[in-house]
Amino acid sequence: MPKILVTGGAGYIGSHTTLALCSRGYEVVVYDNLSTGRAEAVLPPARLEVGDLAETHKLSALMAREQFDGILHFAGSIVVPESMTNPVKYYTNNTNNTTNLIGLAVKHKIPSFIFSSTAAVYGMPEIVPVTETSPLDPINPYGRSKLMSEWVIQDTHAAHPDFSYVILRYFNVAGADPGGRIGQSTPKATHLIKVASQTALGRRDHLKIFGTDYPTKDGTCIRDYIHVTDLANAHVLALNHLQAGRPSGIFNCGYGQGYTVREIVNAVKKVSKVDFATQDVDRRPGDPATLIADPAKLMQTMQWQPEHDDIEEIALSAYLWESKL
Ligand SMILES: NC(=O)c1ccc[n+]([C@@H]2O[C@H](COP(=O)([O-])OP(=O)(O)OC[C@H]3O[C@@H](n4cnc5c(N)ncnc54)[C@H](O)[C@@H]3O)[C@@H](O)[C@H]2O)c1
Ligand SMILES: O=c1ccn([C@@H]2O[C@H](COP(=O)(O)OP(=O)(O)O[C@H]3O[C@H](CO)[C@@H](O)[C@H](O)[C@H]3O)[C@@H](O)[C@H]2O)c(=O)[nH]1
Repeated sequence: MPKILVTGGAGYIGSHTTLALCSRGYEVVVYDNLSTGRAEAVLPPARLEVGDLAETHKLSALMAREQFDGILHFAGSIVVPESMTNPVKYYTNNTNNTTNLIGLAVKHKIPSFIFSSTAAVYGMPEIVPVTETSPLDPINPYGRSKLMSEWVIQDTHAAHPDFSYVILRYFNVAGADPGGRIGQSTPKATHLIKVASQTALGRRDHLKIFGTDYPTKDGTCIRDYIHVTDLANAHVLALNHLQAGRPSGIFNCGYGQGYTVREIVNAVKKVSKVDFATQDVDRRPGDPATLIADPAKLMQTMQWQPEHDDIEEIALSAYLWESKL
């Protein structure tokens, strides 16, 4: 079976994708500096090599030794507000380190590259659902650091056609492994469903609702929440797609269905059976009112079919995982 390098595989989405790859017989080596990831999230038979993307000699030696068939690149810095106060961290870890990794992939002739991009590359879209050809206008350093990485990937493919890629633009990723083996463990996570689960468990006094005057049905922001296991499966399909020699491309990952912040809060209250406190506060800077994916390209090209697209299932799996932490 093919051997795959998964950078950031000790983190939230990378660990779920590693699980999906291993369950289909792929051999996986995770490369992670454990800055936000956890060694326990890398389940055997996947192997963990602790290292930083910036340690290019170490990474190059690993590639020479293991002879990978593909790279799934999750490692990066992901907190949007932090990217505004510390942009250099984001351009260094997301853009520079991705550029170096691509250079090594070309040098070691690793043919398939799958990249974790984000809906943040679209900024504040005027038209939703958002298709892959919607205008690209990121409004924060996080989104720009990812868009620049996309350009490096595309330019490298143009120069080296044997380097093929799939760029996956994730919308809001949530939930946990239905088997309860792994979940989102980042200690200071800011994501809505995780924060709501922590509040239901009494680990926070209340949940702040950022902005209630948006032009949406209840005044709160609308997002497209995708179950992490469905997203992990999209990565496996993307890898199969490239290994079958099919064309490189960019794909949105979401369900095409949006929920308001209040609807999410109510879903977490329902599954947890806890009527926790919320507080309406000002808008959070940089939040678009509505972000919904058009996933038709992913569904048609890769035959991707969501299996966990039920907001209460997503909320329950996140809550059950949180209660174990
Ligand atoms: N979570 C979301 O909703 C979301 C949405 C869109 C895109 N993404 C992207 O998906 C990817 C994974 O996100 P996640 O939510 O799993 O985050 P995460 O923080 O759980 O995972 C990131 C992993 O990368 C590792 N890492 C970071 N910098 C590294 C470096 N320099 N060298 C080696 N390892 C390093 C961390 O230790 C961690 O294990 C990121 O690239 C992120 O930008 C996430
Ligand atoms: O305590 C909270 C946390 C969030 N929100 C709101 O909930 C929505 C979702 O927020 P969050 O879960 O933080 O996700 P986003 O800001 O939408 O960003 C996520 O989704 C993007 C893609 O859509 C990715 O690029 C980012 O990496 C990822 O963090 C937003 O309207 C927030 O204002 C609250 O009201 N209270």
